[in-house]
Amino acid sequence: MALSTAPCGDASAPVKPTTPLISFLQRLQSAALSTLGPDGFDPKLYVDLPLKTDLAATEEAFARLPRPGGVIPVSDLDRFLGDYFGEAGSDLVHTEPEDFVAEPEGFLPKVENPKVRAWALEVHSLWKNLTRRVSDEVRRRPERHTLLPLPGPVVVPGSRFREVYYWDSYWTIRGLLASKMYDTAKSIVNNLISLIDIYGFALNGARTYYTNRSEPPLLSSMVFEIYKRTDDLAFVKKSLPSLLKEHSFWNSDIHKVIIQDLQGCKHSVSRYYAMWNKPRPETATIDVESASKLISASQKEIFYRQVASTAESGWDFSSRWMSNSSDLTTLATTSIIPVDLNAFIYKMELDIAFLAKLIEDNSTSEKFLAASKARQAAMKSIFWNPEMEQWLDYWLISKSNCEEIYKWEAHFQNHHIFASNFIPLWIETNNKDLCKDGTMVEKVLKSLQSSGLLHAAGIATSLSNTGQQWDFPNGWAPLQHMIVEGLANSGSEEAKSVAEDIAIRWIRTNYAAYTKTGAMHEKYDVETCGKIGGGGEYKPQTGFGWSNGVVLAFLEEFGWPRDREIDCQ
Ligand SMILES: OC[C@H]1O[C@H](O[C@H]2O[C@H](CO)[C@@H](O)[C@H](O)[C@H]2O)[C@H](O)[C@@H](O)[C@@H]1O
Repeated sequence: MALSTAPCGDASAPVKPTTPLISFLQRLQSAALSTLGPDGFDPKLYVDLPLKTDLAATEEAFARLPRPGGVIPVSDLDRFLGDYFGEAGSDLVHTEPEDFVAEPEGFLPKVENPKVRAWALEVHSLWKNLTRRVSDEVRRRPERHTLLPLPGPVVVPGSRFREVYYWDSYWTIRGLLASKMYDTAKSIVNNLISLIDIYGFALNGARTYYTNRSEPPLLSSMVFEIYKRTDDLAFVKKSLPSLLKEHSFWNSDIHKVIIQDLQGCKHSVSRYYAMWNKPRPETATIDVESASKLISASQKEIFYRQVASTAESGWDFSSRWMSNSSDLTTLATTSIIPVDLNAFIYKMELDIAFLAKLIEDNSTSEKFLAASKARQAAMKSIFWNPEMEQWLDYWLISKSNCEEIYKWEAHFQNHHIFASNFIPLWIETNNKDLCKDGTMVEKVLKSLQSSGLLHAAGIATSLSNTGQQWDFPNGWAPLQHMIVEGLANSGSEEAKSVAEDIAIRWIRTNYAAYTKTGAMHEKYDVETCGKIGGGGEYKPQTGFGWSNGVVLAFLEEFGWPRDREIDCQ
């Protein structure tokens, strides 16, 4: 039996074109690696460099550089970089968000402890460091930049992530809403809408090298949360057409798969599938190295597609997507129907139904309510596992690679435990359907408690320590937030108290790491309070958009009493 990599094989799957600038910057990246060696080398830096002059002149100067033994000397490379490029990130200009105030009225009213309040205000003030606007030069000469000219102010995750990221933006917005920065939150959504207008979907990030894939689709959730705080119907009206476009992107062509369940019902579900089969430009030197053990060009192309599709999942990389967790070349993401992606699309359908109704577009509302019911049925038939009492990813395993309809078989559910197995809680409890069945919440809660995922400093991503960043012992802010919010909204007092306990542990670890290092981090090690995460293909990053957002959202929801200790216990 074979893993299915595309409805009719990867060879026929689409590939988006690249640009001459990206191709050149990739050559520069590879030359820089030869000059500088792998220690501390970050390939992304090179594809983020803005050109000072035209590409043709830059390429000519690059060709003229001396290369004794095939390698450009450090001093020549440095001079060339200084003469022909601006600093990476200089095409985004720091800008003070207009709606920022040092202590907004009504800020985190339930945070009574003075130490925690002072820290929360520092985290709040980090929005000033992370807010930027695209420089006029990018608009004037877009061909000299890999940065995309987004119209409004942007909030970036931080450090090497110098540009906007799609799913990160949801938790950034949750934090901005706690910070009462409604205009900045709306600007983030308007920027994403501008990308959907141009490309038909929200890109992984706002760079030309991210135009071949998306990221977990949370735009409807962003619009929904902003509406809840602002009652802005004009904003809803403006956003709705883009939400419809995005829904069709995830439910057509390569992203769509039909699975027939044991009762003979057919379910339309979605998967990650990048439109790319070459090394990712931002990590090309690493991807080429990872692919080096593969022999044929077509094996390499299939591997590169899996790598890019995994980046589309936001979980790059994780044993979740590999058939052998110690071998990255066994990534099989396009053959997996992910439980969280389908939960996000289920939520998108509920959100669209709700938002369309607000603006009296009743036919769209009814259509999406029906779509949400169909997805809810799929969540139950395809992903729910009654023995484990969790939702599991489903692997497409078939006799041929060209099935039009896959027949569901129980043993194709992935029985390994990942935090994603609990993400449907977030949607089901918001939808209140799960809450109607009190015993269901209890079952999922017990399953989470005995899963091995709960640790001293939060929820682990998985149980396998593979060295990949989306595996044990790393904990990520978005995963903590969705599971905690799902438990907290479930209507069960016990689930609510578990949610609060996880949130407290997460806040403490963020606080301890901040006090030690002076920064908020991209990921944390859930085994030890105050320890930052590691692993993966780049150095741990600081800043950090979604971590700041989740801390502020947790403090807003649960508060912090005067007499509760903030230090690690
Ligand atoms: O450069 C390597 C990869 O970096 C990104 O992924 C990680 O950071 C993103 C920003 O915080 C986050 O959205 C993602 O979940 C992380 O795994 C990027 O999104 C990848 O496409 C890229 O290849």
